[in-house]
Amino acid sequence: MIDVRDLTKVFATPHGDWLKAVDRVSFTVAPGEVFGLLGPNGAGKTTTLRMLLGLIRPTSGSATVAGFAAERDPAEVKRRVGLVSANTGVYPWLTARETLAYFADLYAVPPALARQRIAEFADAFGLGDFLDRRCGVLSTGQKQRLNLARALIHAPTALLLDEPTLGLDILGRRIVEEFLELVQARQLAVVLCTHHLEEAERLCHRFGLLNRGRIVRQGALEQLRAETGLHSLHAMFLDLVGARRQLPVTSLKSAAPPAPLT
Ligand SMILES: Nc1ncnc2c1ncn2[C@@H]1O[C@H](COP(=O)(O)OP(=O)(O)OP(=O)(O)O)[C@@H](O)[C@H]1O
Repeated sequence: MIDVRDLTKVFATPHGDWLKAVDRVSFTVAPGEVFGLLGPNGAGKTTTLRMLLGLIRPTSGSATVAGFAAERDPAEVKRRVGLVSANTGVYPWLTARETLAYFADLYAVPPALARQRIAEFADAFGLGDFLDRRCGVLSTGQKQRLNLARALIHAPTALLLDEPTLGLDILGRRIVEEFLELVQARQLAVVLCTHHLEEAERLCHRFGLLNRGRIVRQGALEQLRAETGLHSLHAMFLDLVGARRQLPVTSLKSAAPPAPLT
């Protein structure tokens, strides 16, 4: 169970003023539930996840995982949380198998149990073809499969997914979808941050729509549809940020045409 209450983070800016990156955000995620934390760039999604993991301290409010507060018991929280992010790196000189064994060891998983889980994940995530190849030579999709398996190596009860499908082709995205089915069957509480809104509609049970650090709408898709009168998350999003042009038309029109090639 994930429980976030009035979570707030204020950063000092280089100009000497303050930025409220996360502003009294509250939500809960039950075991087996996928909660979509969605918002435009800079809305505060990653900052929320970092506070949930105990990587940065909240200015106020609380975030707990399985009853452990991220601020007070960060080690207990990390033991119970798996993280997959778009920019999770790999150690290029370790093989996929060594990577999983290394992270199992970091989480103090007994070696025999780690070997058992690696064999299980090799099967579940189709790692068999490249389990003994160095990570440096793996494709983006293969690295992501490895990172998905890595996130489960310590049998967490909660998962934080920050843009897990960024840069993946349709097959890679399908693997992430299957991964989510698997973790739901295992009753993990999942927070998913993604800019792929159609994907979010398919995969999440409930949503928090975040803008400028605040959750402006929260609920299941049907509930959000009823509240907004809009059918898709895409339309709700445009409504949320104000569907104005993002680039000034005049500057585009007045730009000089490129010089002809001679
Ligand atoms: N360490 C920091 N110091 C100062 N400002 C920060 C820091 N981390 C994040 N911010 C600011 O907080 C705001 C929220 O950032 P955050 O990364 O949480 O957004 P996001 O919703 O994850 O965006 P994106 O979708 O682009 O990844 C942004 O304005 C960002 O510049």
